[in-house]
Amino acid sequence: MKAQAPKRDDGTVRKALTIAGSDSGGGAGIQADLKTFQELGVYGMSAVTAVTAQNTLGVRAVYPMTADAVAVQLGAVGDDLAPDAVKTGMLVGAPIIDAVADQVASFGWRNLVIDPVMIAKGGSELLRQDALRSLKERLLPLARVITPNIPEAETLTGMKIATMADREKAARLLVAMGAGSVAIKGGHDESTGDVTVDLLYDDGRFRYWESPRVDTRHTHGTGCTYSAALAAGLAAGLNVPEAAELAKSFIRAAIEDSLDIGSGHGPTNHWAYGRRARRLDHSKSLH
Ligand SMILES: Nc1ncnc2c1ncn2[C@@H]1O[C@H](COP(=O)(O)OP(=O)(O)OP(=O)(O)O)[C@@H](O)[C@H]1O
Ligand SMILES: Cc1ncc(CO)c(N)n1
Repeated sequence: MKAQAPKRDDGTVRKALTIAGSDSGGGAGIQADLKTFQELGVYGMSAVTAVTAQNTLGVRAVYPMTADAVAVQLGAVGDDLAPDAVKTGMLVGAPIIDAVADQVASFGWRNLVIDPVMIAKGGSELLRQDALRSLKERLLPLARVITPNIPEAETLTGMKIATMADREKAARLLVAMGAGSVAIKGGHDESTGDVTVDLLYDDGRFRYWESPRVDTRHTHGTGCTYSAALAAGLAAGLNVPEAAELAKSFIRAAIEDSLDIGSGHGPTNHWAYGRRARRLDHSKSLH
């Protein structure tokens, strides 16, 4: 018998599109997103914004696409393949952001997850600083969910975030700036000690997801993977809190079972969530 892609009740395949940079090392960017979509049973599509030469030790070079090349990729997908959710990652600069905002608006893509990627772990710039205004004014108001880490939330809001109350204030500000919902991830928040806490502000309500902080340097691509899982959840028809719950479970498993490959910051394990679910299923079938 042929293996079947998961289908919706109405018989259609769920599809998600990532608009991001290519990571030759396979742990972040387009590669992380497509692996995550695939693991969550969602058909993955991509529009490449830049080719990066990187590995677990860092970014060696960045080759941006033109804004036109990004717009044409989005047009090809949008004219034919109607994504159920779209996520953005590395967007390079204002011309690509403007092209993405134009296409998202003209296709009416509502399930937009913006991961406002700015700087890679080793410090390489993935978004030019003069692009901040376009990101805030053109793209952010189109977001169903925006998923900054703490430094990104600080840059977007212009406020310092030291406490959970600061984080809540920043989330309210981002909604006031036009985002639908805001997930501020807690990987960079040392104040929570041996747990990491992700915050979601959705529909006027705060929710928090806590998990043990894993003592590992293999966290390359955690942000990309989290936002891709959130987008896959929306593509599958989950609401925002349900999709955020899925994203936290997916990234938790991927970090806890991270892959010790390469000699720097290794990638997370995109198989881990599915393998755990299959083990649970198997043990249920034994009882
Ligand atoms: N050491 C850790 N142990 C457990 N969970 C973690 C750890 N580091 C990050 N996370 C989780 O990973 C997700 C991404 O968080 P983080 O704040 O690190 O994003 P990011 O900085 O955008 O990622 P990236 O480093 O890929 O840019 C969140 O769900 C966060 O809670
Ligand atoms: C292409 C790409 N996107 C995002 C990140 C951030 O993790 C990265 N290192 N590379």
